[in-house]
Amino acid sequence: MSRYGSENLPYGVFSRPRGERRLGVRLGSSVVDLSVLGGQLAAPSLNALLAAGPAGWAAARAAVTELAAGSPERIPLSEVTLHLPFEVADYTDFYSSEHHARNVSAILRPGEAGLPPHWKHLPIGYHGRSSTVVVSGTPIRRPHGQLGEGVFGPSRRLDVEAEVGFVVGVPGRRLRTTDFAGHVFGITLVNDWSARDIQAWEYRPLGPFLAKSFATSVSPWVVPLSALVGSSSPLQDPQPLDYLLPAGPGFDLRLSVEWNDTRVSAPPFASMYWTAAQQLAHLTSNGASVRTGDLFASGTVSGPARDEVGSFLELTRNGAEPVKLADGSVRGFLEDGDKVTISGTAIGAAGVEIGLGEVTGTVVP
Ligand SMILES: O=C(O)/C=C/C(=O)CC(=O)CC(=O)O
Ligand SMILES: [Ca+2]
Ligand SMILES: [Mg+2]
Repeated sequence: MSRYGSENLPYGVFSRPRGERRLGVRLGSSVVDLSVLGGQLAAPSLNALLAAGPAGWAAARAAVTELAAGSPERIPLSEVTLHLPFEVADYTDFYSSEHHARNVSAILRPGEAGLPPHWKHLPIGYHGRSSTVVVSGTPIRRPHGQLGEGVFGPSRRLDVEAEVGFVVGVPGRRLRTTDFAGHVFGITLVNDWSARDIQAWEYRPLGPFLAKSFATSVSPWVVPLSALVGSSSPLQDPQPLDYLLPAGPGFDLRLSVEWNDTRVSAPPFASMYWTAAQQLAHLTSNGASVRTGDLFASGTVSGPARDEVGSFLELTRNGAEPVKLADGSVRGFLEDGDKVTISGTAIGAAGVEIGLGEVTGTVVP
């Protein structure tokens, strides 16, 4: 059964050869043009719908569901180009997987393994670079940078990070965790490409800078929160401060990472420590605003097992334990020509399995 049936209907932006950009929803392996519905759905990007807020989102979903239930023209995905679905305002990346944080500490900082001391007190994050957020399929040019003392050149430790992105619809500041569903429209899969050699040399004390600013890929599909169902929130000890409570829902999303068509990992989003509602509350707790089109990513999704990690840094222990791909080749980090695809599924609000789209990228020299 299709994971893109009428209970899913993720939004995207497509064009046909020589045609203009239009909003569509994915139905099976085709796209349905939403411009016939007029209003915010006749726009060339999702931003107008994002800004409409929960009542507008519900009305749009009802109209789109009705359209899809008829026999709308289905344009095969093979006949369209998919674009960035919304204009990305600000981009923030969190660090909310305890397994990822522990793994990275053990690999990069063996002398200070374990969680950073404040990690369970606040959802750590950094502000990224929205202008280099690109849609799935965009080739990823290997970044250059300082790789150590006296060395400048192409990264030799190019990596991926499998993440879930949350798309802000309604602007706000000082948001409570309970404001989450009133401000966040939906989710999109994210690959936060990371150059580990550039990162290791530059990141102290201010965090990642050029190691992650060269490209961040997102799925062309935004799955509305209304297609998803929240799960119980994670157990948190110590109890977070009041402004981070209640924690808000977790989401039982299952990701999959393919390296040149070999599935190398299945990161479980349910294992995340901080929730997206807490991330949003924390992000705006100092008075900072969020805008329509803001994207905040969960942080690398890593589960407890080796085949559940969201980065190759973890999968290959910084290249020390290479993985064998289906074609017999062996990899520590990404080589030119390598392709990575992150996809995902969830049991949706209608009780059936839905697809969360996919984000793919090929490394070019
Ligand atoms: O622990 C570190 O020094 C670095 C961690 C990361 O690179 C992860 C990052 O970008 C945040 C995340 O995706 O969880
Ligand atoms: Ca990241
Ligand atoms: Mg990035």
